[in-house]
Amino acid sequence: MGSQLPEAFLTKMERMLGEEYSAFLASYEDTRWYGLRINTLKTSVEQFLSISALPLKPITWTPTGFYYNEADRPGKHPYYHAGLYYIQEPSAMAPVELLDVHPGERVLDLCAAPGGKSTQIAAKLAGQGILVTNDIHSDRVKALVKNIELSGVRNAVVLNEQPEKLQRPFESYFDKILIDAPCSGEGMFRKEEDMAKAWQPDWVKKYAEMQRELLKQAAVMLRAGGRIVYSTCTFSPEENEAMIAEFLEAHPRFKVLPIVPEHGFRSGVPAWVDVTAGSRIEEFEKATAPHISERSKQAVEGTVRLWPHLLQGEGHFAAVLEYSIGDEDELVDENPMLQEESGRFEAMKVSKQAKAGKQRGTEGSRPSVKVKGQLAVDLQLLYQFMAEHAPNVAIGTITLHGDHVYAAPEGLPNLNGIRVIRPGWYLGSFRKQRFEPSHALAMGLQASDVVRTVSLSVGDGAAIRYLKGETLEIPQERVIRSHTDIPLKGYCLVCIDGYPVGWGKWLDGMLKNEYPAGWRWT
Ligand SMILES: C[S@@+](CC[C@H](N)C(=O)[O-])C[C@H]1O[C@@H](n2cnc3c(N)ncnc32)[C@H](O)[C@@H]1O
Repeated sequence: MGSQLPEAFLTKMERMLGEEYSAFLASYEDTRWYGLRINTLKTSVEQFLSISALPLKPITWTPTGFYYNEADRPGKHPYYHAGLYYIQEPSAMAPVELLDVHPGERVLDLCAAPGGKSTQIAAKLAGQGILVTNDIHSDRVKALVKNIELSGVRNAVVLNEQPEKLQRPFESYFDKILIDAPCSGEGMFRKEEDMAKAWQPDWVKKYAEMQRELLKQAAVMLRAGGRIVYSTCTFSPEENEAMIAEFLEAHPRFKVLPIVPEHGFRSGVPAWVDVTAGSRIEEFEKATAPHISERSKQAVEGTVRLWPHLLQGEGHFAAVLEYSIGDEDELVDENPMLQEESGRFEAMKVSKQAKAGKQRGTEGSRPSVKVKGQLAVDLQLLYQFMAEHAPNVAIGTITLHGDHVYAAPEGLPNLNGIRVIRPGWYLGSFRKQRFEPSHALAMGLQASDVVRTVSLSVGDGAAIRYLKGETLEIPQERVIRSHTDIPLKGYCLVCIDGYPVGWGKWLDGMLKNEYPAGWRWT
């Protein structure tokens, strides 16, 4: 496809890459790489590999990532519907590895739709802590919500808001922030040919303006000692090295944590901070570029570029930025992808951690209730449903939006005035004096959480028929109950090879299908 690439783009890349340009251009004649990431909220890597028939090859920079063959179409498999993996471009799996997320942390994914990196963060949080996942475009947030639910994430809050409005409620709130920035997308031309056709040289300047704002806004929301990962899928230095150097210049308490250039990653290029590689916008950028110190310029050597001619993935850029606290007490950072700088990383002070912990509050196991909108709802219906169907599942803080009920993660600030699409795990809704469990509730549960399951297997046609929305004939001996006292009739968690895919309602040998219309196998 090299011949279909925009002329101005090729000129720019030739100037940037010099001798390497021919290898770069040749990579456009190769096929693209396909990746999937195993969802460890649902299964382990070992377990998945033992049940999956797909020939998979590990992606070296992500322990849960694997290459697959395009012809195998894993998106068309019942395990996909069970949320056992997410289909994700291999290079796109790198930024979350660099974010170094741990269970219990507060993490923001600022530009999150359709949710590839959010679901990866959620797996690393392992159900503990908070994931705030946001995207400015309401149509794209729908896909984000679906992927969060499919992946069985219980501790995510989904927002559809302008980042500047998030600064007030979330000031100094997050431990980790991912800015997977909107960008000119030059690294995706092999994957998305339409993007190559649409590309214009002035996109670089347009996106650089957005990225500058996003970085500034994210810095306000990070706690001291916290970390931002900034990533793009473009090659233009204005959106990469130059953007980071400019940020460092304006934010002296931030520093770049150098990334080890392994797995075929290549270090960022300080010389490109001066944007000498630009095409038509070059003169404009030069005229307005702020003064950048030698220190900030050199720091970008610790960022990385993922080049399509040097590894098996598309073009990306990533930088790890740490907000230094400037105190003596240090913790050693254990992320092996990061190099040590002067022996040790500067890290968070224990007293500050303790303070942060205090702010987080512990409300105990008794659910508290926040009511927004309609008040007259009998929460007893929810508690009764949970007691009868999933008695050991803790649902924490209950939030009501109209008839819809959510379990919100603990320790959220007041989000009045913020466009909240999902204030937490969507449990279900109240209809005609009944509680109706949601699909998200089913996907967030495990088979062992519930008292009644129907077990299908991947080789059995009934699994696909369930996913198509059909009513199934299920004899009573196939309804598995945790105890013989449990009645046969009622909601069953339908599982494929032990992994939940949705609800069904069993009565007299028939399983009424509760699989949502918008999710069905077509
Ligand atoms: C590169 S994509 C994100 C991909 C996503 N991180 C993933 O892994 O699936 C960039 C996203 O930024 C969103 N976006 C653009 N401008 C934004 C802004 N000012 N604030 C928040 N999101 C924005 C776009 O709607 C788009 O979904």
